Amino acid sequence: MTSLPLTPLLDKVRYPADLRELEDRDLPQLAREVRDEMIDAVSKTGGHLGAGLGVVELTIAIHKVFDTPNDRLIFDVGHQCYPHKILTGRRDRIRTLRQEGGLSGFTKRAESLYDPFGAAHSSTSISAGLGMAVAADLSGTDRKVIAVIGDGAMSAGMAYEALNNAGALDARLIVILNDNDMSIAPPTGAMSAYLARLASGRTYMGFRDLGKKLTAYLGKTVDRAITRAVEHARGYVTGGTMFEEMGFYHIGPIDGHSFEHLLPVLRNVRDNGQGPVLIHVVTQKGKGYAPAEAAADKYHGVNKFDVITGAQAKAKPNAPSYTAVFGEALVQEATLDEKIVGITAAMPSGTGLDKLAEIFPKRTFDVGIAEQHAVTFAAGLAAEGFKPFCALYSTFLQRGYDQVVHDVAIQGLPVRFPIDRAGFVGADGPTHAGSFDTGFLASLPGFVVMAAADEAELKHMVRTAAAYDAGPISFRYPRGEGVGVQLPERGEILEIGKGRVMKQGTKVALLSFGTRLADCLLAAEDLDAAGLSTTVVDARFAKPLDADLIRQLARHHAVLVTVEEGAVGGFGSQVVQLLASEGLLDNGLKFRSLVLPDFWMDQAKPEVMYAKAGLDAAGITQTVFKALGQAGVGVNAAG
Ligand SMILES: Cc1ncc(C[n+]2csc(CCOP(=O)(O)OP(=O)(O)O)c2C)c(N)n1
Ligand SMILES: CC(=O)[C@@H](O)[C@H](O)COP(=O)(O)O
Ligand SMILES: [Mg+2]
Repeated sequence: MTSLPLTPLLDKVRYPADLRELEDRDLPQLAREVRDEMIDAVSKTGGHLGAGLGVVELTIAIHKVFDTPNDRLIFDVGHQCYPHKILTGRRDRIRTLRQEGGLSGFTKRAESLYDPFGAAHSSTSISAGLGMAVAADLSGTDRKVIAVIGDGAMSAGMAYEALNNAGALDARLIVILNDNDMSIAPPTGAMSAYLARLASGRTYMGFRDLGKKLTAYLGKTVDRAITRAVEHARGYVTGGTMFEEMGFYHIGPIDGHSFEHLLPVLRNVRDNGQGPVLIHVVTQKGKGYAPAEAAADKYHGVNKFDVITGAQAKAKPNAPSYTAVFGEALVQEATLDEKIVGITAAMPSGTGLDKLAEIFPKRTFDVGIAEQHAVTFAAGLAAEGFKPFCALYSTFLQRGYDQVVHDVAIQGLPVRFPIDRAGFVGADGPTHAGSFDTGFLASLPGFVVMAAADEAELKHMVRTAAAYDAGPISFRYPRGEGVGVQLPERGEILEIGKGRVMKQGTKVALLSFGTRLADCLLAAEDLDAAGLSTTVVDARFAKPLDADLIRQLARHHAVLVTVEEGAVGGFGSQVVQLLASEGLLDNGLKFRSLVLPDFWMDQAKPEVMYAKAGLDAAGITQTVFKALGQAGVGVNAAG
């Protein structure tokens, strides 16, 4: 058994009120103990490590200075909130982070009063904070609202929409820009370069001007400590910055690891001034843990690891991941077709597009956390005859939906959408589950919507998408490993709108869309063994449907079950629409549609989530037995 870190001071702090009892001089020790606690916890659970390590001092300083939870503290994305959880009554459960029944890996309203706003998708904090600041104003309270947003998150359009609005409303909102010069990958874009220039000091004001400016903003009561703090940090209140032009009072950059600098600035901002203020804080991702500080990704997201060496546990994979297969297949196609380009919204390694970037850097675009822009940027490329692969996670594509409709689909532009993380994603929970893409894409006229049943199918779909130029086309695939099928040398071009029969039976038809196919095949074994001869079909397409094949299934089977890892409104809904409109439900066919359940499923191991959703072999088999009014459990259904 490994021993827990020694944390005598932290042991006295359950809530921020306890922290506020400490002397300022105790805080560096508290920070060391919070770091040790967090490193130990994440070494056992895995999770987002680097971002939290970088905000330990900032989190402590905010709770020390502000009256949380009455004052509202919002973390953008929320992946950096582990120190906050440790300090806000959740330390006793910190080793359950991201586990089934445990703490969420993000801020979550249902979990704590100290999480006034839930997050996991980025760049929402300034908007939410502004809403809360205006609400405070309207309610006549003097509650403070603090939004902590990273430099990566600051690349999204929503952040600017909020800054723009806040400046105009002159609301009392405190934005803390946590600038660690990192997103998941190194940040890209002009804004990132601008922040780097600010942090390097080239636009700083002189000390005398600083004094004048602070007095002008904070009033005559301005604490001398604040001017000393920013001076010592080599940071000065900047003049004429973009943030000031937008109506914010801008302080910084200051050293986000120094309590001497953080506390006076926060106290002065708390007690003085009016209107929105932006404090630019410079931090280091992974701070205080050598392996994280040295890692290229600053240990953004890690598996369980050995605290001494930093070595992460890696189970030996049984098959390549879908992401890797996609990345390699895209490189293969791009090598043969120079019109192919790749687009990622700040997720080069997560989407596998880093492979394309290695070989074709000029044809690969990391646009930052900017999914809306990514989609319309791809549309522009497609309008000029290029073949853009706009590779997004299903959950993040949601943010670009109007762009998909208005800028791609209505104009019939051949943008290719590889959709990763389709379905359950395990530890990241409901905010990251890819639930809705089939529904929101298959309802769009002219869209081709595919799902890969295994990694070989994924290769076929990459090639099919590359070859298809008649309009938008998407293909979805899940997080994690493939099923271990033999991969073809190169993908084939699939016939649009044609499914494939995997196994022919006579009584029951299982019509699968995506990687639930493997469980359909297992369920079919059990059903066959129970005397229910079962057909299994891989639909491949939710749009256009293979209408002839579906008609055959409906006419020649007693039970037809659709199976997909997506919410209601997706593949099954397309199928039932076809059946209903052609009267194929009128003759006694028992039709059932298995989809994700109608609740937000918390994090757990994917197998557990499938079972809860009734989307594993057992759930499929049971659905058939129930439809036929029979009871029965098969071998594959037992688990
Ligand atoms: C809309 C959206 N797109 C992509 C992501 C994936 N993502 C999570 S954290 C992150 C990087 C955030 O960088 P930053 O805000 O600077 O925080 P840091 O990790 O550096 O502390 C990205 C791209 C997301 N959560 N939300
Ligand atoms: C916080 C966030 O949005 C990402 O870090 C996400 O957790 C990555 O997920 P994957 O591990 O599936 O790439
Ligand atoms: Mg960052």
